[in-house]
Amino acid sequence: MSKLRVAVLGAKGRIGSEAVRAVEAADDMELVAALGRGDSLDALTESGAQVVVELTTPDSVMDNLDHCVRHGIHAVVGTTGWTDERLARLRARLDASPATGVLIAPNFSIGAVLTMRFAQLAAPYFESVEVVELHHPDKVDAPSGTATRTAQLIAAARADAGCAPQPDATATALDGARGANVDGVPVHAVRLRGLLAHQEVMLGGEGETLTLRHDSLHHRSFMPGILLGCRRVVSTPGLTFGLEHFLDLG
Ligand SMILES: NC(=O)C1=CN([C@@H]2O[C@H](COP(=O)(O)OP(=O)(O)OC[C@H]3O[C@@H](n4cnc5c(N)ncnc54)[C@H](OP(=O)(O)O)[C@@H]3O)[C@@H](O)[C@H]2O)C=CC1
Ligand SMILES: O=C(O)C1=N[C@H](C(=O)O)C[C@H](O)C1
Repeated sequence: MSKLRVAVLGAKGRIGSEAVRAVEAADDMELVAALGRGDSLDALTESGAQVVVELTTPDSVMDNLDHCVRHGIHAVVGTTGWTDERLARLRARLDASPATGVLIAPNFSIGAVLTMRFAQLAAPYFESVEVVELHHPDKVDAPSGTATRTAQLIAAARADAGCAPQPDATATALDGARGANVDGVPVHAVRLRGLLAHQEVMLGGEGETLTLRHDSLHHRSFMPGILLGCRRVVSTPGLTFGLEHFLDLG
């Protein structure tokens, strides 16, 4: 069977360099291009890439995806910074290239995906819920894509269940003291040398609390999800948001 031809964008970055190693080590894949900032995207078509793994920066990702979709190259995207406007622009591009698939995964690690699912399940049963994400201090965006997505999923689950808004008697506060408000869920971002990528979802009810915590301790934690994404995206046209859609979570 022929190998899947995979290119990595952001190949010198923290996660991109790990993705290069993972693709090289995968028996069913061939690394055909490893590009950094300033490299010509023409290398993607010249190398015959079928899938691009996009791990760059929020300011680069849209142009890179425009190029991929225009050339019918599937994409697996870990880069953050997704807004409704950006997603709408990408969907419009995909409408014009209906055979092309794009997976955007706020987090590729199985533990983080499960934490999001458990948080969705638990959120309607507790009066209060807050998200704390903790990352290395070289991260350029806050809150993390994972925390934003987690809060959105929690808020949707609570709205579906008809939950009341969370109690919060705060009358005076320093800017930022209560975190960012994502659909009514407070999200707090910590940046600390020594950390990589961590998240806690804290839920509270009368006389009890539940804490869901996930820790990515190495960039290897994201690799099985990236490789799965590459294998699945080639037969999944259109936009898929979240790795959970490629997992059998029931
Ligand atoms: N979904 C997930 O599971 C994960 C997602 N991420 C996300 O992935 C992204 C990258 O994170 P991280 O590796 O830590 O960041 P880094 O800054 O270490 O890596 C980004 C790399 O992309 C390069 N780059 C920037 N623009 C372009 C471009 N146009 N073409 C090619 N390369 C480009 C940068 O080059 P230069 O340094 O010259 O700017 C840099 O080498 C972030 O958005 C992060 O949040 C990270 C981990 C897991
Ligand atoms: O920048 C990182 O490191 C990470 N970014 C992603 C995010 O913003 O959620 C995924 C993971 O948290 C690591």
